[in-house]
Amino acid sequence: MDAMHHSAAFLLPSHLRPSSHSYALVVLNQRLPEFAPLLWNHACVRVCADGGANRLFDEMPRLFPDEEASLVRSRYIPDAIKGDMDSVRTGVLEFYKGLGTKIVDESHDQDTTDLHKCIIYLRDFTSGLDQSNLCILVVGALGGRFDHEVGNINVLCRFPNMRITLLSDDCLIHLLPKNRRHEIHILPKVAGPHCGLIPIGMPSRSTTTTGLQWNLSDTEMKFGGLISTSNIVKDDTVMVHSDADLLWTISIKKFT
Ligand SMILES: Nc1ncnc2c1ncn2[C@@H]1O[C@H](COP(=O)(O)OP(=O)(O)OP(=O)(O)O)[C@@H](O)[C@H]1O
Ligand SMILES: Cc1ncc(C[n+]2csc(CCO)c2C)c(N)n1
Repeated sequence: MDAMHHSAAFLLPSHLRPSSHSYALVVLNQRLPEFAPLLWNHACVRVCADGGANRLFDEMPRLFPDEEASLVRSRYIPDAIKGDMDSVRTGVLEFYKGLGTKIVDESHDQDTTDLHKCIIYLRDFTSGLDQSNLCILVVGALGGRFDHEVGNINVLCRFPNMRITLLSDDCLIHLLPKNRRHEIHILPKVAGPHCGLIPIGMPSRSTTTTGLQWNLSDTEMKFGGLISTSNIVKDDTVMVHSDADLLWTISIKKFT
C-alpha cells in the first residue's frame, strides 16, 4: 500500500503552500490562535462548534486591531454553527444566521461532543468529494480543560479514516492509522523540532521509525511502559510504521 503523506503546510502562507490537499476548519470554544485567519483563508468550508462562534465574533476583530471590528466580522462568516447550543450567545447566533450561516441545533444529543457533531457535519457536507484529500483543521483543541482535550483526541480515534488535525498555539496532533507507511514531511520554518509518538487505545507491539533523534526499531510502546515523548526531529522526512494507531505530535513555531 502507498505511503500516507503528512505535513503542516497549512501553516505556510497561501503562495508557498502546495495545493495537494483541501482544508476544512473547525473553530472550538477556546482563544483563537494568531494563525486562525490564515487557516480560514485556506479552508473551503468553516464550522463553529457551539461556543466557538462566540470566539469568532469576539476575537477575530482583536487579530486585526487597525480595522473596524464590524468590517472584520463581516469577512469571517462561518458556513455552519453546530452543537448542543448551550454556550453560543443568542445575539451571536442571530448575527450569523442573518448573514446566511446554517444553524444546526443538536441539543437533544448529550452523548457526543460538539466537535464530534461538527465532524459529522463535514463528513456529510463533503460526501461527494474525495475525503482522503480533505484535512480538517481544528483550532482551540488543546491546552484547556483536560476532559475536553481527551474528548477531542477521542474524536481522532472515532474517525480514524478522516484526516483530522487538532491544534493549539504550541503544537498539533493527528492520528497515524495502523499498518500503513507514514511519511511526515517536516517544514522547519513552521514546525518542530519537538515531537512525540504515542500509542492510543491499545499498545503497539511493533513500531519502527526513521528521521528522529530517538528512533524506534520494532519496538513495543504502551502506557505504563515506553511511549515516545520529548523526541526530536532530525531529518526532512520522518517515516513511521506501526501495528497500532499512533498519535503524532509536533511543536509549532511561534507565529509571526
Ligand atoms: N477548555 C477547552 N479545552 C479544549 N477544548 C475545548 C475547551 N472548551 C471547549 N472546547 C471544545 O470546544 C467545543 C465547544 O465548546 P463549548 O464550550 O460550546 O462546549 P460544551 O459542550 O458547552 O462544554 P461543557 O462541557 O462546558 O458543557 C467542545 O465540544 C470542545 O471540543
Ligand atoms: C458516560 C457519559 N459521560 C458524560 C456524558 C456527558 N456528555 C458527553 S458529550 C456531552 C455533550 C457536550 O456538548 C455531554 C453532556 C454522557 N452523555 N455520558
